[in-house]
Amino acid sequence: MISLQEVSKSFGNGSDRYQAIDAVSLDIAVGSIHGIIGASGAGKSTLLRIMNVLERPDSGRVVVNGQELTSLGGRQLREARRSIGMIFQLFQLVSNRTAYGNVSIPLELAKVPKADRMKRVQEVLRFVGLEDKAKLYPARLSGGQKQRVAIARALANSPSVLLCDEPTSSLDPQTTAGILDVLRHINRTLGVTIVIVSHEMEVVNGICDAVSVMEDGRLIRTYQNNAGRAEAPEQERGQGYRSRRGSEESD
Ligand SMILES: Nc1ncnc2c1ncn2[C@@H]1O[C@H](COP(=O)(O)OP(=O)(O)OP(=O)(O)O)[C@@H](O)[C@H]1O
Repeated sequence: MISLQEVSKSFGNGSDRYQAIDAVSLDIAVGSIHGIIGASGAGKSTLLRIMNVLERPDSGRVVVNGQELTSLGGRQLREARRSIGMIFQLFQLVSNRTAYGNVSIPLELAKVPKADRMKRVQEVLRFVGLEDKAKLYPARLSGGQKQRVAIARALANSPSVLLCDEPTSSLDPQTTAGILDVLRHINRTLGVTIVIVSHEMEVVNGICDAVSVMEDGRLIRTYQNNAGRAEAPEQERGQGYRSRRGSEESD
C-alpha cells in the first residue's frame, strides 16, 4: 500500500511561492495499477516524486508498505527507495553504458556481487524481451527499446512499486501498446504495484484499475476503472481533456 496523508508541497518564496501540491491524501492498493491524470502543471509529476520522497513534502506523511518514508533520511531513505523503481518519459539512460551496463547500475549501488549481478541483469533484460540487445549503447536503440531498458533497470532490485512518469508520451501508438503490455505483465506476474502519471487518456483507461484526477495541486476525485473494462466518467474521457491541454501548449 502507498499512503499519502495530507501531503503539501510549495516551490519558491514570498510572492513567488507556488503551492504545487495542496493537502493530498491518497491510498493506492497493493498490486494495483493506479493512474494520475490532470492538465499540464496540475502537480502530477510532483505528486509521483513525493511517493518515493525524491521530492520531500513540506508537510504530511508518505507511507509505503508500512514504512514511513518521510521520517527517513540519508542512507535509510536510499535503502527504502530500492523497493521503489521509477521510469521517465525520456528514459534517462546513461549514454556511455550499454543496455547491460545501465541495468547493472542499481545492482552496483546495492553492492550486489558480480556473479549475482550478471545473472540478474540477464534475467530482467530477458523479462522485457531485450536479451539480444544487452551489448548495445542507448544511441543504437529505438525509443521503445530504451524504455524497456529503463524498465529492466527499474526492476533490477526487485521493487514492490514501480512509479512511471509519462512512460509512453514520447512513443508512437504501436510502441506505446508494447510498453503497456510490459507494464501489465510486470503487474500480473510479479505483483508489482504500478503508478502511472499520464496525459494520455487511452493509456490510463487502458491499463489502470483506478485513476486519480488532479487539478491545481489538489486531488479532486478517484474513480475505479477495472483496467479499461469500465468507462471513465464523461468529463474525463478523451476530447475535452486533450483539447484543454492542447490549448495550453499552443499558448
Ligand atoms: N523544482 C521545481 N521548482 C519550482 N517549481 C516547480 C518545480 N517542480 C514543479 N514545479 C511547479 O509545480 C507545478 C506542478 O508541476 P508538475 O510538473 O508536478 O505538474 P504536472 O501536472 O506533472 O505537469 P506536466 O503534465 O506539464 O508535466 C508547476 O507549476 C511547476 O512549474
